[in-house]
Amino acid sequence: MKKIAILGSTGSIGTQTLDIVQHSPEMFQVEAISAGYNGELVIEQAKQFRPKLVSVATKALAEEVAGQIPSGIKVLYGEEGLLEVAASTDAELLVSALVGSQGLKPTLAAIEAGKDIGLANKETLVSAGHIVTEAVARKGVALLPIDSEHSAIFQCLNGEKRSQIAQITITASGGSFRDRTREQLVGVTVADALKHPNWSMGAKITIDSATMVNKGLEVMEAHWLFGLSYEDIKVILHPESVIHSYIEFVDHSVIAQLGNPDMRVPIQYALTYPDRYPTPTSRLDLAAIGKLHFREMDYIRFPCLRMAFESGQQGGITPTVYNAANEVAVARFLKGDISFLQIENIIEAALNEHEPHANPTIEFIHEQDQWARAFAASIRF
Ligand SMILES: NC(=O)C1=CN([C@@H]2O[C@H](COP(=O)(O)OP(=O)(O)OC[C@H]3O[C@@H](n4cnc5c(N)ncnc54)[C@H](OP(=O)(O)O)[C@@H]3O)[C@@H](O)[C@H]2O)C=CC1
Ligand SMILES: CC(=O)[C@@H](O)[C@H](O)COP(=O)(O)O
Ligand SMILES: [Mn+2]
Repeated sequence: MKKIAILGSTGSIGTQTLDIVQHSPEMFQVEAISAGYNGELVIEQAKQFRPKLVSVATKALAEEVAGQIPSGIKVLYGEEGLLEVAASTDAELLVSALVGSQGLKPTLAAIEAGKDIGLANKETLVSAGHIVTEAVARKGVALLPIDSEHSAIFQCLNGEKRSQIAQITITASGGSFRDRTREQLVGVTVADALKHPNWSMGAKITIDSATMVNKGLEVMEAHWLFGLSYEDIKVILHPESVIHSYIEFVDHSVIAQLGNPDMRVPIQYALTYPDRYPTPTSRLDLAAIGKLHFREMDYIRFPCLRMAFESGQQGGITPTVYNAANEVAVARFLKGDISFLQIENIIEAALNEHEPHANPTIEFIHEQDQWARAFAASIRF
C-alpha cells in the first residue's frame, strides 16, 4: 500500500487523485490532505479517506472543519498546515497540486523530508527550477510529472538515453480562443475564457491555456524536468489533445504518447510508477476519432509563449517574474478588473521593469516573486 499526501485535495487534480484512490483503495492510503477554502468538500474527503492530518486556509475554517470530522484527525491551517501536510506524515509521495507559486515552499519541504513528488504544480519548477532540481538530486527522491505533456515525455523516455533526444515537441490545444484572431480577443468574457475545449481544469490553468501561458510554463517545466536546452523544445498546435507530446531521437525516430484527455491516467502513473494498473478511464478509439490535426505555432498570435521562451532562455530570476506577474494578472482578469489582452500587457511590463539576476537564492526568489506581484497589481490601464 502506498502512503500519499495531497496538497490541493479539493482542486481539479486533487479530486481526480482521490478518484484514483477510491477506485483502488487496496493500493493507496491517504495520510494527509490540504484544501484552501472549500470546507464542505474537505470535510467530505476527511470522512471518506480518514487521513491523519487535514489543513485548510484559515483558522476559522480549521475550527469549523475540526468540529465536523472524526476525532483524532489533526486539523491545521495556513502556511504551517501546508508544510505539515507536505512533510510531517509517513507519506512516501506528495501529490503537489496547489495552484501557483505558493506550492514552492511545501514542495521543497517534502523533498527535504525525503518524499517522492508527483508534480502537478508547474509554477514550482518555473519559479525555482534550479533550487528544486538540486534538492531532488541531493535527497535522491523521484520527481514524477503529473502534467499530461510531461508525463507523456517521461513515458516516451522509458529505456531511452536522454543524450539521444534530438528534440521534444509539446502539444497545445490552443485553449478556449484557439480559432480567434487577436482582433476577436477584444472584449472576450471570463465565462468564454473558462470554456476549455478538451480539459476540465481549475480556473487559473484554464485561463493560462487561453493565453498560451500554460504552454510557456510547460516549456520551462520541461527544461528543468528533462535537462533540455530551449532550442530542443518545440510547441505545436494540436486541437484534439490526443497526442500528449512526443520525442524525436537523433535517428529521426519519433515516439509519442497518446490517450483520451483524462488527467487520471498521468496522475495514476505518477502514483504507481514504474508499474501500470487499470484506470477508471475510457479507451482511446482512433478509428472513431478519424483524424488528428496539427498546426505550426503562431508566436505573434500568442505573444505570451514567445515571452516564456525568452524568459526561460534569460533564466535566473526572470521566469519567477514571468510567473508571478501572470498569477496576479489572471486573478485580476477573473475578478473583472482587467481585460483578457491586458494579461499579456502586465507580464510584458513586469519583464521590462525587472532586473535580470543569475542563479538566485531561494530568499531572492521569494522577494522577487513578491515584487512582481506588487508591480502587476499596481498597473492601471
Ligand atoms: N487541472 C488540471 O487538469 C491540471 C493542472 N495542472 C496544475 O496543477 C495545479 C493545480 O491545478 P488545478 O487542480 O487545476 O487547480 P484548482 O484551482 O482546481 O485547485 C487548486 C487547489 O489549491 C487550493 N488552494 C488555492 N489557494 C489556496 C490557499 N491560499 N491555501 C491553501 N490551498 C489553496 C484549492 O483549495 P480550495 O479549492 O479548497 O480553495 C485547491 O485545492 C496547477 O499548478 C496547474 O497548473 C497541471 C496539469 C493539468
Ligand atoms: C491537462 C494538462 O496537462 C493541461 O496543462 C493541458 O495541457 C491544458 O491544455 P492546453 O494548454 O494544451 O490548452
Ligand atoms: Mn499540461
